[in-house]
Amino acid sequence: MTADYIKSVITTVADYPKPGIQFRDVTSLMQDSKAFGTCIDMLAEHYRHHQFDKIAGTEARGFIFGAPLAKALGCGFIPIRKFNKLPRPVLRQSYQLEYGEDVLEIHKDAVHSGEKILLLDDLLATGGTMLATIALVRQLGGLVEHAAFVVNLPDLGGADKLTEQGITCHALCEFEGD
Ligand SMILES: O=P(O)(O)OC[C@H]1O[C@H](OP(=O)(O)OP(=O)(O)O)[C@H](O)[C@@H]1O
Ligand SMILES: Nc1ncnc2[nH]cnc12
Repeated sequence: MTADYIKSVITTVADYPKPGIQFRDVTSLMQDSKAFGTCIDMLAEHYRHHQFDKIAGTEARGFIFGAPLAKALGCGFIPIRKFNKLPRPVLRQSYQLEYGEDVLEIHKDAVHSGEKILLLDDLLATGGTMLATIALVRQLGGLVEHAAFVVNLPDLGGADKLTEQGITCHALCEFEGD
């Protein structure tokens, strides 16, 4: 199975959630047992020779891809959640994205100083979500050098912003200029 197949099972929804946005909906990929499993296998293969202590996945779809990848790589999993969803003491970071703004939180005891953390989300657009996630993990002393995605939207510039932060990005497919 190739990146082209993964791309072909992602549905594009025009004007969602706001006029002018081409929403790349990965739920159609998740429904395809072959494509979903292959995404996890491809990501696991890519990071096979790396050593991570934990994967940090961002709510909501970062949980769906991040948890099975953590199992495959033998790592722990950290849920980075939206505002007021975590029950114990948190760090909080607000951020902008393609169609609005939001707040992310992490449990203060989720990362121990010096731990190597792989960041994971379904999609990279402006990079706002991932930059907020990086800020949270780094404030707790986590070492962050890699971020993985199923989809990158290069026109929105997120990958460039992550590169400026010293992050190497890996995405299984891209939607460009359409
Ligand atoms: O690179 P960015 O511009 O920050 O955009 C990427 C984020 O946008 C989507 O989530 P969304 O904020 O729609 O939240 P949801 O997962 O709760 O639906 C996607 O799952 C990423 O997390
Ligand atoms: N165009 C898009 N499609 C899906 N998720 C997104 N998050 C930010 N922009 C997005």
